[in-house]
Amino acid sequence: MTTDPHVPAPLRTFRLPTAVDGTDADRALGRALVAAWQSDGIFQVHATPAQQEATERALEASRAFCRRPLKEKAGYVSDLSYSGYVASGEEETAGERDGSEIFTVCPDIPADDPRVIDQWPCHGPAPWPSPGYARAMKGYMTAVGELGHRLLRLTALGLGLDDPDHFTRLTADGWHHMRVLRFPPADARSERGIGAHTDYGLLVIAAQDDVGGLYVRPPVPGEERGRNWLPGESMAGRHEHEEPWTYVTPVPAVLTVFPGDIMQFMTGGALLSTPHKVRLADRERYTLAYFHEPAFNAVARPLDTADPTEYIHYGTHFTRMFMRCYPERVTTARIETEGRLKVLDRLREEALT
Ligand SMILES: O=C(O)CCC(=O)C(=O)O
Ligand SMILES: [Fe+2]
Repeated sequence: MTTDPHVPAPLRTFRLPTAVDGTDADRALGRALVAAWQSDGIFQVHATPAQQEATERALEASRAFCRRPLKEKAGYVSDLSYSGYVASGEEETAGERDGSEIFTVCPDIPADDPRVIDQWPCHGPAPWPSPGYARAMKGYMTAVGELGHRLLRLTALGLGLDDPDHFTRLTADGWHHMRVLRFPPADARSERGIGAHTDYGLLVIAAQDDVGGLYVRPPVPGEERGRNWLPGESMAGRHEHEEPWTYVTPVPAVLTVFPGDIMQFMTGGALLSTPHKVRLADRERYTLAYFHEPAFNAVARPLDTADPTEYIHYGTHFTRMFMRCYPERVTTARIETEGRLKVLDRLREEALT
């Protein structure tokens, strides 16, 4: 047996309107989305034919890239941006090596952009393997980004907020990024794909091929959830071996959606950042994990407090999470040796005034 025995649970699946205007139907749909997250931690949306084509193109580009020699792939890294290649076994969750092979796509910012010249951490061009790969990934991110925008408006309505743009106000020029993943087949040594973790932003929108291996942890009444954004409360590795975990059965032409850390922070835990993990299967598996995020300089605040000390400066959160995740990477080394955290401190001060 290379996968856990599981009883597939059918997830709730929604069809989204092409525009979210704040009608009664939008509010009712928003409430249903919120209720699905609160009971299951995840839901599915039907992909349109255009979204499905963009998904297929991105997965195909990923398959072609992953077949190239390791030596070549390992060259696609950048010391300015966390975009680029991560070999299988290079990334760890809670101190244990993950099996995933990854190409991370962060905002692709030209070298002559003022932010790059001013040494903003994490800002720089993406080290694309080819123009075709860049086109496929950018096309996919545009398609799901537009979906993320509508989902955030529905979420605001579903939470009963008057302003449907409560979240999208933060996401103009959002720091949306993506992990393009390949999982090798399980072998005698390991079935570990990625250890239990939460992701960092507002929404996680994911596509998977037909192989399967993703598990999510639904909200559990009475269970304390860490605030992953605080140094002492990392969710990495938490609950890994304790039930309940729901197997996410691969379904053709759907995208799965769950909340990330910033959504948990802003809603005071009304929506929890969904823990998830990946087990390896008996075949290789390809997925796309897209993260819909606030702008680098956005400041997120909880819905229910006027306390000015309660905030997350998104760029600081992103930079800290990536430095924690990739302590050995050239990008982290350059932030440290050039004192770029001081630039981040300055940006945060400016964003707060
Ligand atoms: O492969 C998947 O289904 C999920 C991947 C994931 O959790 C991640 O890249 O953060
Ligand atoms: Fe994840």
